[in-house]
Amino acid sequence: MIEARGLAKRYGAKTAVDGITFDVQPGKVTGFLGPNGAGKSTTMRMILGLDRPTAGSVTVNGAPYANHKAPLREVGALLEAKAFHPRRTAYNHLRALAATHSIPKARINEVIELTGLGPVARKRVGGFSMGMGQRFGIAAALLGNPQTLILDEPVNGLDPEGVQWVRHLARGLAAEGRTVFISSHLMSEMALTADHLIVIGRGRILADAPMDEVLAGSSRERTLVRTDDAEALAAALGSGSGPVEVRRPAPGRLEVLGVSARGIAEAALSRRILITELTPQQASLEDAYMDLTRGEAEYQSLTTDHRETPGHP
Ligand SMILES: Nc1ncnc2c1ncn2[C@@H]1O[C@H](COP(=O)(O)OP(=O)(O)OP(=O)(O)O)[C@@H](O)[C@H]1O
Repeated sequence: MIEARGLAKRYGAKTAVDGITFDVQPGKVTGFLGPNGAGKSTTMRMILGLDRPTAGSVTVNGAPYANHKAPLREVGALLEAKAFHPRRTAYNHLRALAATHSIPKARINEVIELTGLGPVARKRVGGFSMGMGQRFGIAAALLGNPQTLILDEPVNGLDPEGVQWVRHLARGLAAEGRTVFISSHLMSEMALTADHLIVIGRGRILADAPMDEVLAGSSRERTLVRTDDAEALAAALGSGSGPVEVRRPAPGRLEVLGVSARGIAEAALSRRILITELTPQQASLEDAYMDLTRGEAEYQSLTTDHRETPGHP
């Protein structure tokens, strides 16, 4: 269990984390999402005692990280910035880590087996591919058989088999009653892995809810429309009441949010506008995330409303 209360971090004039309060519950995979620069890594670093909060507090399994006598047995972490000696072998690294916590040698072999590192365990980590490096980082995180796992972008650089492996691993650890806290930018993967989501933007919490609720929150229906008169249809829909949004991904095409397909057809019929395609879209985590974080990104591209639509060249 991770408990953050009014947790804040400022770097000079920059507020990276702005007084956030949340719990990460055991027995679940909790996804930690947010645009670049939202404060995810800073939050994870504070949980692990690597950054000192400017205000507030955070505990893991009931105590601040630094107060745990054997922290590797409490919390296992994979962080983006790794500090491994490149000339040491994976096995020797794990052995050195294990020695600091009186972890038996048998456990080293267990985590090597579990993470599929067997063939490279005696090789220097400096020569590892990105995927092997991730597997090695996860092996180190699991070494102390900790109750809580914190994984910052664990699927970064992994091939599809590796991505699936991390998903099964995370779900298996949660099923054993452990606390699993994972950050990722891969929405489709997060949708399959997490039970609960915490979404932050500019250092503040935008959502803290079960996956189902976050998906339901994006219940604004989304429909792709092709028409000979996009201009007129957009104007007709825009004049309706409610949270309607009409995007213009390409000439002759509209992406309509907040109106049913029938509502769009009726609006078109009443104005004698020809529709050549009307395709309702399934709510995805990516849609829900985009809705939640719109305007929250620190670095925004100018083309966010021009997303490619599969099957529509
Ligand atoms: N050591 C530092 N000194 C100054 N500013 C920092 C420092 N570390 C982070 N920041 C700033 O704090 C903000 C939050 O950064 P953080 O790395 O926590 O975001 P993030 O959500 O992990 O982003 P990403 O998805 O890009 O990894 C950013 O604006 C970043 O530039």
